[in-house]
Amino acid sequence: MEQALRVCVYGATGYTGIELLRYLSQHPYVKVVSVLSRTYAGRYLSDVLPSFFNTYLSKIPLTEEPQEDFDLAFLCLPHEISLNLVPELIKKGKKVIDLSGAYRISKKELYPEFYGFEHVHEETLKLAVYGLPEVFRDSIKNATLVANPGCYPTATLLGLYPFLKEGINLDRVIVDAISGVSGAGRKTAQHFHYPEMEQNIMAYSVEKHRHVPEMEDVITKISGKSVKIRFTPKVIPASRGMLCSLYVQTSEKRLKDLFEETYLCEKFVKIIHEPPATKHVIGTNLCLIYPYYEERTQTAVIITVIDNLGKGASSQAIQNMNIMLGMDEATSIEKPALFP
Ligand SMILES: NC(=O)C1=CN([C@@H]2O[C@H](COP(=O)(O)OP(=O)(O)OC[C@H]3O[C@@H](n4cnc5c(N)ncnc54)[C@H](OP(=O)(O)O)[C@@H]3O)[C@@H](O)[C@H]2O)C=CC1
Ligand SMILES: CC(=O)N[C@@H](CCC(=O)OP(=O)(O)O)C(=O)O
Repeated sequence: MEQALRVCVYGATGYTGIELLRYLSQHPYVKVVSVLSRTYAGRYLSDVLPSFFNTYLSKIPLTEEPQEDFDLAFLCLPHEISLNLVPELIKKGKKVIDLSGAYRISKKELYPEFYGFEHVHEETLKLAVYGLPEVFRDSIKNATLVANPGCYPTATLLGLYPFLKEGINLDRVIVDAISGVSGAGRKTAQHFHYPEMEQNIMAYSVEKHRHVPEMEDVITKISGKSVKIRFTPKVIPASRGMLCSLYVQTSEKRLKDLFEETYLCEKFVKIIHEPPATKHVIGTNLCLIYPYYEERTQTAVIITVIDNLGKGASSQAIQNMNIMLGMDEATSIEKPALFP
């Protein structure tokens, strides 16, 4: 690449923004020109986040508005803020990767129930490409707007894709999921406060979660069929990491071959032969999948692990950017985990 791609990061000091900057700071073809924050505007990045002292971004000022022109924006913002900002940026000719959920579901009528707002930008919603590279790589190449998937949907859809690709019927899937606390973002809530969260395991949003329509919508896009997802999320006292157990009633027994074949050429989705652990994916763009068929109950048990801030958010966003710009999609995100 002759000229660096100029990038602006909105919501730069939230958890996904920080993780995004960690990867971008090492990206050979990208120049981060603006990092936006209302709370820390006027300060240098490394004064707010000393973890950036040893990068070229150390003395970049945090500002409320972009300071320089840019080619592509990452939005690490609340859904309702992305909702209105995305069309403004697209009108100005920018490419956008939105990490929020504002453009992930194609049916606008689902937004009031699951997001609490009317989706008032139907034309922009039609432009959005769902940013799960292993499934939608070809559409991502030409996208102006990528709706980066949610963390639970990433871990679930990658575990179901081998069945969907082969047209194997799945009427109903049970998804039992565990997330680290950073999945809830940097803002505090009483139940995530240390004395309540430490030594605790909490189920939440058992009756309704906005990731259910996201998963069901994408499954229909892939397979043309409708599948019901029974989803139960839980949060544990770990900073990051996500483990999803998927249960599928099926007579398809050749799971290992099916999964190996589906992901043979993928750099970031790997099939493993021992039950997975989140420690092997923290700080990476990896999704590890352990497929197992239990004869006794005729159940396919698929266990997936990702870093909610990695493949579940920021490194996946960079994978999408690399694809949009025709670069090697692994550029800057091919790191091993921080282990142990
Ligand atoms: N955490 C995760 O694991 C994942 C998160 N996501 C999604 O990514 C997005 C960002 O999440 P995350 O980084 O965790 O969230 P955080 O709460 O950590 O950060 C959000 C950032 O947005 C900025 N912000 C908040 N309110 C406003 C506002 N009204 N106007 C402008 N900026 C605002 C804040 O910065 P400031 O106030 O300084 O401007 C804040 O730093 C969300 O939509 C989330 O749903 C997606 C996948 C996984
Ligand atoms: C532990 C926790 O609270 N996790 C978040 C999911 C984070 C995510 O993927 O985010 P979005 O779909 O909001 O972008 C939640 O369940 O709401």
